[in-house]
Amino acid sequence: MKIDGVHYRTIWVADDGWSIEVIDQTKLPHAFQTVRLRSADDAARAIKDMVVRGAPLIGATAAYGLCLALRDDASDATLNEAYQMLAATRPTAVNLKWALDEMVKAVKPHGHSVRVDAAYAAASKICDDDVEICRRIGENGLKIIRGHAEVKPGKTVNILTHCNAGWLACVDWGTALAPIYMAHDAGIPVHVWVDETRPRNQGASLTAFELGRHGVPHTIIPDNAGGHLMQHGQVDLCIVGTDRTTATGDVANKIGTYLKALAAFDNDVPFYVALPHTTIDWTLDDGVAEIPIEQRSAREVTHITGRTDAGEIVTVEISAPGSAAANYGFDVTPARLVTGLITERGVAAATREGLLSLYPERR
Ligand SMILES: CSC[C@@H](O)[C@@H](O)C(=O)COP(=O)(O)O
Repeated sequence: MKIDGVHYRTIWVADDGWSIEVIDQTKLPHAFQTVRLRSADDAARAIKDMVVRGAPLIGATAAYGLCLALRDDASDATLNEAYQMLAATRPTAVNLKWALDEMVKAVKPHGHSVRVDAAYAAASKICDDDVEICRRIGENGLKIIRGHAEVKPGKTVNILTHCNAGWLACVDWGTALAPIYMAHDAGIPVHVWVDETRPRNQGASLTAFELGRHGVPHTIIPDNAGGHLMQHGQVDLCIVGTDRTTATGDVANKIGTYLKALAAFDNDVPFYVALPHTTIDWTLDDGVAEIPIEQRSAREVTHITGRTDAGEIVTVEISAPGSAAANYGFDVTPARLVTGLITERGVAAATREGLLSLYPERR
């Protein structure tokens, strides 16, 4: 993604050749700032505090977190300790565990003297692969958007998305947003309904920022508006991301996704989920029962951060003082509500057979 003419990934090795630089997503859209991570603790804090977020980027950051740990001490004990600490940062996105496991596979066979180099090479590969995977997801999703454009020639294709599954959630491109960028670049008229995505407003702050920088027409809507828009024919399709997809096609994504899927089902609006293979948890069959759902601080519900007209960033309380608040980070959309899974290998039905047709090596 280009910001002020410069192409940025969301994570990279800094000029010193070892520390890791990331875009501070807690400051967007008001300020574009980067942050240096110099230790595994820094990486864990960045994930926990959502300086970086989005399933693929969480995985990439954890991978570099292991590199930073091994720089201090390349022993198995440090590797295990850093693995446990990073794995515990956020429970829902399975990409985190996937990336850490990939790192261990790449590092463990080596003697201590070459482990650091092996780790950086593996983390860099995770990032490069993610970019290519997201590009392919974009190409596969583009075909779906093109299909919608063909049945309404000259008219705008309206797409609803929830949370942020764009460039900022990955290393580049994004999952749900990649097809949209490609459609826009191909000259297909698209417009995106952007759910604001309470409580942290990743839609209003991050998705809208990304789409705006890329010149994609979009409108931020309150989370509850989607059903109304669907009833009035103003949504052609939904595309969202996912943090964990079961082998049977259930998808966990940002809280509120399930309600959008229900509304889409009721209104015959296709509901697609875009994902890299790293988001599939082949060990799970029942998403509602088995996917761990993160619960975050109630303060994210009771308080909100924004910029005043004077340009000051402030956090204010928005709820009745003293009331309890619950902050479930994700919900699970059952496979029966999902029209299709857009992956780097093609589009599959949200069923075990559908997924296995794309990933036959998992049979
Ligand atoms: C390609 S990112 C997919 C998901 O990680 C995304 O949709 C999402 O829900 C992100 O949640 P977040 O809590 O901001 O990390």
